[in-house]
Amino acid sequence: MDKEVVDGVTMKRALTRITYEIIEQSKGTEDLVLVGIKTRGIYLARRIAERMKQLEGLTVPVGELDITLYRDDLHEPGKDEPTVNGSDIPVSIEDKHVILIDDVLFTGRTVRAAMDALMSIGRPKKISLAVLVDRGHRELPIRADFVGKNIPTSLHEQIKVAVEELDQRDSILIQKLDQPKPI
Ligand SMILES: O=P(O)(O)OC[C@H]1O[C@H](OP(=O)(O)OP(=O)(O)O)[C@H](O)[C@@H]1O
Ligand SMILES: O=c1cc[nH]c(=O)[nH]1
Repeated sequence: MDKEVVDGVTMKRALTRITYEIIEQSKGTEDLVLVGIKTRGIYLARRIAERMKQLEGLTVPVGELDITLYRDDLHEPGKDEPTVNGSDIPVSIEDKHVILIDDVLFTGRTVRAAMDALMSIGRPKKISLAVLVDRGHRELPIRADFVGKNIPTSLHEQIKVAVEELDQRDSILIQKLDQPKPI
């Protein structure tokens, strides 16, 4: 049974706040490139870009990274590592300020894979991270620069972000797991 912890209005407000924070903290936005991480990070990145346009008339390019969990049988069973399947970034990221955008930050392994992928494409002058939810339990020294909601969780829980584009509504839910999520 999923329990809603953040409703659609509050989620939209959090995205608007992140957008303002990005505008305020990015001295000059002409170098910005937003890169959403599949799946829902892509929709969040597009929304932040749209808000930038509405609020400040800014046009910021948006790219996508496709990262999925890959089970490497050489590793312990149940231990999945994120791997990059592809990217679609419509501009050069050389010397740009790239803001990675994802829905949930958990262990940090997805973000590490995303940073590796960006570095293999070019050399941004800076990489920042924006997430809608930071649920804790980091396994790597990674933190977000822009956070919509900090939601403390146990390993027996899963955060689910619903977005209108895919899920017909905006919402942040917590699902109880029978077993802690293998990470
Ligand atoms: O910090 P981490 O431990 O790497 O976890 C966070 C990642 O997990 C989720 O992706 P998921 O693999 O569930 O794919 P999805 O976004 O396509 O649902 C979420 O969207 C983040 O990308
Ligand atoms: O709780 C979690 C953990 C990883 N990814 C999610 O989307 N939710």
